[in-house]
Amino acid sequence: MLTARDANRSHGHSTAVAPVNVDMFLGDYVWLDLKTGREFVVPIGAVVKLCDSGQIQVLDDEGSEHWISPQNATNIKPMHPTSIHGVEDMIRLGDLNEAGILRNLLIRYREKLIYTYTGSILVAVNPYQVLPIYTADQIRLYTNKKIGEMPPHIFAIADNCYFNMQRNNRDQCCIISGESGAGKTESTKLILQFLAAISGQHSWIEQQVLEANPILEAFGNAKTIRNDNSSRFGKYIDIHFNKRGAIEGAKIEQYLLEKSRVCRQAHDERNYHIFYCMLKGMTQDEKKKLALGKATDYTYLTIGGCTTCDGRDDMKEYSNIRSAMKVLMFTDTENTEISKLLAAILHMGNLRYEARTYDNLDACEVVRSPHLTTASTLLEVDGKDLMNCLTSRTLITRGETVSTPLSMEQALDVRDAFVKGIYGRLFVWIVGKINAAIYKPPPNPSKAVRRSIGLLDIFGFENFTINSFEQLCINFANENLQQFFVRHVFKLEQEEYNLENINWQHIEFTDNQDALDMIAIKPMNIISLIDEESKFPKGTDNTMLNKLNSQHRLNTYYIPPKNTYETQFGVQHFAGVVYYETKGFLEKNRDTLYGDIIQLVHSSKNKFIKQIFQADVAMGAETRKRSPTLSSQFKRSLELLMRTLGVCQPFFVRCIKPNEYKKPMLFDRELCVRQLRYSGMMETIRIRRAGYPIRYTFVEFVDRYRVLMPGVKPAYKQEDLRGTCQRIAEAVLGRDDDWQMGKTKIFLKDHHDMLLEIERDKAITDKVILIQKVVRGFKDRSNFLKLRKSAMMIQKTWRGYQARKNYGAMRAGFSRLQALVRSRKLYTMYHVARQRVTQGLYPGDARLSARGKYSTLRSAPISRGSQPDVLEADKSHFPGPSLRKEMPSAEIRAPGSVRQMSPRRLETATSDPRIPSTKISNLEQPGTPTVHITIGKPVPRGASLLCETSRANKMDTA
Ligand SMILES: Nc1ncnc2c1ncn2[C@@H]1O[C@H](COP(=O)(O)OP(=O)(O)OP(=O)(O)O)[C@@H](O)[C@H]1O
Repeated sequence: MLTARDANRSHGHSTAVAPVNVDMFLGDYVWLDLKTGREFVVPIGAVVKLCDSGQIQVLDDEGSEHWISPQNATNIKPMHPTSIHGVEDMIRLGDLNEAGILRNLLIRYREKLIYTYTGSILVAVNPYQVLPIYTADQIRLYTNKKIGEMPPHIFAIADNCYFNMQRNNRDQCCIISGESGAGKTESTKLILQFLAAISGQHSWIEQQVLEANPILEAFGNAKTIRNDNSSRFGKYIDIHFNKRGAIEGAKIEQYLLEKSRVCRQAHDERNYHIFYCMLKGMTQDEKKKLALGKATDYTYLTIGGCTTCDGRDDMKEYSNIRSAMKVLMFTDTENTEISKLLAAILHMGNLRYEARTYDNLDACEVVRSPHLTTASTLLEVDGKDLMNCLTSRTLITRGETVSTPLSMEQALDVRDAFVKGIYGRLFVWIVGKINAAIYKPPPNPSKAVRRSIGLLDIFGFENFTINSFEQLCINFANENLQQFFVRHVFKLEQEEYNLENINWQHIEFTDNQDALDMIAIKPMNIISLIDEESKFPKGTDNTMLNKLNSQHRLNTYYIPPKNTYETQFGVQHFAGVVYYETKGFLEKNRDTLYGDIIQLVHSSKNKFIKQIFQADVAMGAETRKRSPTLSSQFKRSLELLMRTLGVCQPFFVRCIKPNEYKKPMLFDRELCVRQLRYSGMMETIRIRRAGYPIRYTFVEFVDRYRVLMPGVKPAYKQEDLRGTCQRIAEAVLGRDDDWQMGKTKIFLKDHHDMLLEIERDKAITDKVILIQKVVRGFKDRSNFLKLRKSAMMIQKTWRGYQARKNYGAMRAGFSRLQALVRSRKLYTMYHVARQRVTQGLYPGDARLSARGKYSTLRSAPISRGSQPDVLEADKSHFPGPSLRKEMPSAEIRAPGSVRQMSPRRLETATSDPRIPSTKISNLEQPGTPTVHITIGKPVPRGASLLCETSRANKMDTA
């Protein structure tokens, strides 16, 4: 998701090329242009690591650090936010250039996301490792989904092919292109796997269609330096479905098998798999019949210096091929015949030649060897005839037949041509045989109820150091496909724009029609000139080049040789300039066998070889002149293919090979840029972007973006959908920007979509925050209320309990106090009453009390005497004069203690254990001012002396 800052920065930078380093921040992503000047080097993504010291330090995608000085500030440019973490559909890339596309593929590749869309085109980067993304579960996940609903996947393309076919009742095709080793064949197989899985019942025919592959691969694939299982031919598999959508049959078309491989292989490459499989898989008995040995025994199998292939078990493959052949109805005889031809090829390759001179003419002889005999036996021709064919040639001049010897070089060429002729025709026959098994002609062609999905697995654009006739054919095919693509995209776009009343006049695109015209369409085109020269008896590669020059010199798509010595011409293809080396052009194009060879085949007793050479034999001696050239055959089959594709709804899969080492997780930037350029990907994206790549129906638009306009109701509640749509667009995008309203859809550019998405994101974020705020507030408030209620309940209960407990204690205390007070009162009353009874005293008698109250007790301050155990009291404190004279009894009272003494008895009156119980005597000391009380123990501080003076009172009152 974009951050606000990302979004802010993005607007200004989407196409900006400003040399900005002023506002570089740590962690910003930039494009670093190293300006190497190399053809396939594009700016690399980098992240700013340091930017405070005048210089900027960046770390690029490959992990290298660079210092950018202020003078080189133009080397870095800000990166669009869409390029930072990558997008699933590259149409959405803000930095829509090679660097942007490359980085997008790179960062996804590192996360093992090998598939990426460019609109409806799928880009597949070869992972070179088995990923767990092709399981039955994945098939289920991708079944019946719209493109874009699930992450990009080859299954999504297969699924759309299938359901589009069902829904629209239209044939579909899928064009899979890419370099050798990019993953075309794997992709084709995956699509087949998906289609077989979802089309239901696993029928016999379905099995046959799937089993065709191992046979085709055995005869048409080989180990090359670029791919251990490289298809050396192009193919178009048309899968037919019945009304119910079940596979009903298929038809395979093959293009341009690389026949030269049978005789020659580059270093570290092999011949076709079938040879090695056969030699490993056959029983000794079978091999003996064909006089076969080991792979290393055969020149044709060892030229590349490699007879095994890592990860391939030739023996096991052979049994797979044999069982596939059974499924596809190859008879045992046919199998034997095929093996015989293959063996004959190997034996012919082992023939040795010796140079000779006859009548001053260069000649040669085949050294007699078992190989020659075996070859002739296997081909069922006369050994001598075979030798003659391989060493001499018959010319018919003015009705006379003359035999001329062949030089050793020529003889080797003738042998190789024969061998290639056999293998090429065998391959065509095998494809025909497979088709015979899997192809069921429609029962009633006029009522074509069946539908088909075609898978085109074809070589991509090629540009090597030396390009020859094959590359011209391949690139011609790719020009055709590009034209088909451009047409398709534009036809569809224009149809839609017209339907929607959209003004589309200003959309420009690079049409490769002119280049195609020059190569193969207009009169005197390159292919026709080559053809003409091939048929011309005196035609040479040189005369052909001269004709090309004189005819096309002025054409902007043609690059003539710089001087008369140069033997190459260039063609400006849609994907770049390719120079073609003309040496060997005519021979390759003629692709014919000498009459002697055809004659030899004709003389053979082997029906099989005669069958595969049927067309040539029928033509007789005229073969060379009449047989169609390779380019014309190829052109015809391409035209047919284009016509087939033309009525289909197409899908495109562009396979990319990330490195030359067949290694996982290794991304060679330059290699990928080259492929992107050659696949026409840039052009493709440009075309898409020139129009209005983003389109929404009004319903979709309103429902998605109504959040940008407060108060807009959902689409189903709208009466004027178009108007609402327009109002939203005007408000967010502005009235004058380049977006358009169609009849049912709104058409937008990518940046509109991005702006809308950012605004939508912001609006939704605001709403989300609001909702969060309210919900959190509500949640917290109700939580608080709950807590408060609970706290109060606890407090209430606790306080109640506490108060009740206190009250009980207090009540008990008060009761005790009451009891005490009452008892004291009663006691006093009792005493008074008793005194009255015993002494006749009445309350009114005790008037001596200081405050008029009756009291028998008085306290007097005491002090310590000279001894610690002697207390002293001043008698002057005693009330009444008589009392001062005598004191009948006294009581020592510790603070707080209450103890009633019996009259006349002197003893300590305290409960304080510190004050011992003491009898006090010697109290009556008339005449002395103080009373001395000997206690016999130390007296605590604060103790007081109480004297009972009831007798004195009585005396007083008396
Ligand atoms: N989706 C994939 N998952 C795993 N490995 C793959 C995938 N696609 C390709 N490969 C690997 O890459 C190799 C080459 O792929 P493939 O044969 O499909 O290439 P190609 O484009 O058909 O090449 P050529 O044009 O030479 O036939 C395969 O053998 C396989 O090892």
